Amino acid sequence: MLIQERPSVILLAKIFVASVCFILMIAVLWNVWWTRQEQLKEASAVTFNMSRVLAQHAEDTFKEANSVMISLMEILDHDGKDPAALIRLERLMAVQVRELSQISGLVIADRNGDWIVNSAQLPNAGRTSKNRTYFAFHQSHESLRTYINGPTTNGETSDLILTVSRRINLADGSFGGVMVATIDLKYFTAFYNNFDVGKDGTMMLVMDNGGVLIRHPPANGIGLQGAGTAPDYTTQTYFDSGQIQPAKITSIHHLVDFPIFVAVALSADEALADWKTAAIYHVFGLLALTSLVTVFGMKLTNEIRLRIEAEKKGNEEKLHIESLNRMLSELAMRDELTGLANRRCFNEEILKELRRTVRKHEPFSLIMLDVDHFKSYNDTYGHLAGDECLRKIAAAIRSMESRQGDLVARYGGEEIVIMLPNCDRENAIKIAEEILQKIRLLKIPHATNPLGIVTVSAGVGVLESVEQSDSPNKIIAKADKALYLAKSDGRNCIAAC
Ligand SMILES: Nc1nc2c(ncn2[C@@H]2O[C@H](COP(=O)(O)OP(=O)(O)OP(=O)(O)O)[C@@H](O)[C@H]2O)c(=O)[nH]1
Repeated sequence: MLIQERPSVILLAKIFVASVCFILMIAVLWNVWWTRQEQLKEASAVTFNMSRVLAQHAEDTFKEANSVMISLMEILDHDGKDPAALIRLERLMAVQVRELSQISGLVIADRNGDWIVNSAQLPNAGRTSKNRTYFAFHQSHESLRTYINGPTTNGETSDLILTVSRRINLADGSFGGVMVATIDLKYFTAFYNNFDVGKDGTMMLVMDNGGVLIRHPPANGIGLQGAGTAPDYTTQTYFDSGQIQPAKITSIHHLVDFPIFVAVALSADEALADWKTAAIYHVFGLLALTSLVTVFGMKLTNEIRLRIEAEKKGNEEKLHIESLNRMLSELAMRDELTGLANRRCFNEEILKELRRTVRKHEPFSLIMLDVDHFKSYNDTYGHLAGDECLRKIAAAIRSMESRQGDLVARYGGEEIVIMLPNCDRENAIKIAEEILQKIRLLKIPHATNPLGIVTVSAGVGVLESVEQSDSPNKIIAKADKALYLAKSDGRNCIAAC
């Protein structure tokens, strides 16, 4: 039973090891996946916050420029364009530019584009805005809304600038010129330099029509078509959100009062760089751990298998020894020549049966047989023939062991006893007669026996009701006495006591 159950222990051990490996694998892979999601979420939050901050910054900058222009246009409208008023206005413009770091210049041009005042207080004669995009825009658009454009080059300093401009109308509503504030690109880039977008990330200020005002750093161009060919601000490129690659983390924020939005894009690869390194360590750790558990598990199952085999072998040896012992004890109880129970066995069994019978007050009979003239048989046919004769007689009598407790045993020499518990005198004599007849029917030749064949004499000893005081010797003595009588009676007959 134990041996049959043990293979399931090996199976359980294997299932346990496999489960540990599986759980480890799931736990580590889940952790790797979860940290990746967290890293991406964090990067998304960063781009979101950055785009909000940049949008707020741009909004404030353009609003400041716009409100400065509105107040200057009010003054121009109120004071008129006489030279003294224009000189005062120009001085005010210069102060504004000095005080406001985001504004690098202020210019008012007439309906032909010719400058009439400028914050740099340069001679206006010969200076014009008529070739500028913003001038053409206001000339052709009646709207008084603020127009932002760029990047373009400052005609005086060659610096890159964005222009914030408004149309000036004459009293009749016709085009009367433009007011423009320039914002140096450096103002934005100085602010954008506070943010780290990595090697491939970018921050962009884009007009709703797709025109890119600023892309920073200029060489980075995530989500920008043709970015690789325009590593500076001099070429106008167009933003196409459809070009944002899936591997980028992006956020877009629109300005509230201007048709402009901010786009921030970070490289997912860069955002996940630390995660990748950690993931590699985790996966290698997992492999090492599962290998260790597997090796340990294999050793464990192997150990269990060896123990089971050893135990199985031990059990087999035990069974073998037990069967040998049984065989030995059987041999110790058997007579070698006839195969019948021997004297020792008979002594043990008769004691047991008498004890059993005494409790029930049953009768007990014992038949003692002795081969007639056996000495002369031996003398005539030889000792080996005598042995064979005894074997034949024993085989014939053994069939008489019909009931539980009956026992045929070789008592000694050519004497055989038949123990018959719970058998009364009448039945015992009947059995003895049957035996004698059986042996006669064997017709073993015996020249010196008056009948010419081997015969036996039987003495039947009977205890009618077994008493506590009755011993084996008592009934053996009775049978022996009866046998003596049978022999005296001429042999080949039965006597009972
Ligand atoms: N062949 C053989 N002979 C045995 C064996 N055991 C006893 N004998 C012989 O049996 C003979 C018994 O002879 P006795 O006891 O003198 O009696 P008997 O010749 O049988 O004469 P009665 O018993 O008076 O008929 C002896 O000669 C024993 O040697 C045995 O195992 N094998």
